Amino acid sequence: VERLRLTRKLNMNIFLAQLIESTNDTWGVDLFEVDALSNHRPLTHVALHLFKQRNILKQFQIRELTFFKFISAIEAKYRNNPYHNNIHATDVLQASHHMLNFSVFKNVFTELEVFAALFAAAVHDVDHPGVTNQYLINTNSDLAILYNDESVLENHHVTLAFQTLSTEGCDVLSTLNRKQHQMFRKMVISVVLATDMSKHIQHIGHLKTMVEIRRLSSSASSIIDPENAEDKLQILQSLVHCSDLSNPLKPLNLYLQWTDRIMEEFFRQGDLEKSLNLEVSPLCDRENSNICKSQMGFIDYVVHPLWEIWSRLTQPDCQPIMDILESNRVWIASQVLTEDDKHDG
Ligand SMILES: COc1ccc(/C=N/OCC(=O)N2C[C@@H](C)O[C@@H](C)C2)cc1OC1CCCC1
Ligand SMILES: [Zn+2]
Repeated sequence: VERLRLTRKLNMNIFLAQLIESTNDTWGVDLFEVDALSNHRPLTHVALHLFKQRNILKQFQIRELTFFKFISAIEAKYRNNPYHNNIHATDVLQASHHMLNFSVFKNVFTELEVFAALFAAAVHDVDHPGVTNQYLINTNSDLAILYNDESVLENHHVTLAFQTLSTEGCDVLSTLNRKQHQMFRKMVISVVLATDMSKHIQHIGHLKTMVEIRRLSSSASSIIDPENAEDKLQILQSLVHCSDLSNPLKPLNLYLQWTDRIMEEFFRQGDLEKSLNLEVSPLCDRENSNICKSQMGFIDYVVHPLWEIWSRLTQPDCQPIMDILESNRVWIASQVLTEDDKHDG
């Protein structure tokens, strides 16, 4: 029996190593599987792997143990929400890593910009309480008071991330010089704050402008001017925001798990609102929801408008991912019909 147990443990570790290796260049890695095989530490495993694969630790002389302590401390501060948890952070980190490899970004970003973008993705929802900004504002929460109702959650995530650096042995920025540290901090703050859904429309506007300029400027070569720090920062903000809203562009079995999770998180908020005699927020009433219809709306009015312009900026590498969105939408639409029947039934 002992030999069988050890053999199974060995096979699990080999399978885990293969899954983690696939995060280098695969869109749609099953991070739920990585979570199960890594004793619920997917963020630490994947972040350590990707930062080493990108040679970030060597470039900035960051000790592996320091990075391990920092990312473990961050992972421990993610709550076990159905959706906004450490697996979601790993998902956004890995999607951001994948899209930074798009050919249109070749020789565009500095190592510090890549470090800042992936760091921001890893920490972008840390200590998320599983309720929306509006709920925190409506309930006069300490966080809303602290941040004056402005990007309450996002301010909290980035503040907690930088506070974690001063935990014993966790300062992954200690080897950066003053200028690097100042630039890194500015980029991480702006990328995490840009994940606030209230900035969604602004992302689309900036991307449209950038694509228009690309279309008009004859230089069909690389459209992104590596000298323009402001444009590059806006692109990194949109890259992480797109990764944050990438569930409908993942293989269907993963997309459906994320949908179940976000709905359960919204429904728990609705339960809280009911118990507090507050008006139940949209999409949060478990007694009265049409999951497929709300996903159709999410895709048509939130996800597709963003990704359509993003794919134009990053063509042709985004096309396979856009194809997944299209096929998922067709499947959801087919379910709306059967879901209606169920309700009619
Ligand atoms: C797979 O589905 C989802 C994945 C991710 C998200 C994340 N959204 O952003 C964070 C968030 O909490 N909000 C605030 C809320 C008031 O409005 C939200 C559109 C954005 C939402 C998803 O579906 C929602 C939207 C339609 C049905 C449920
Ligand atoms: Zn997020």
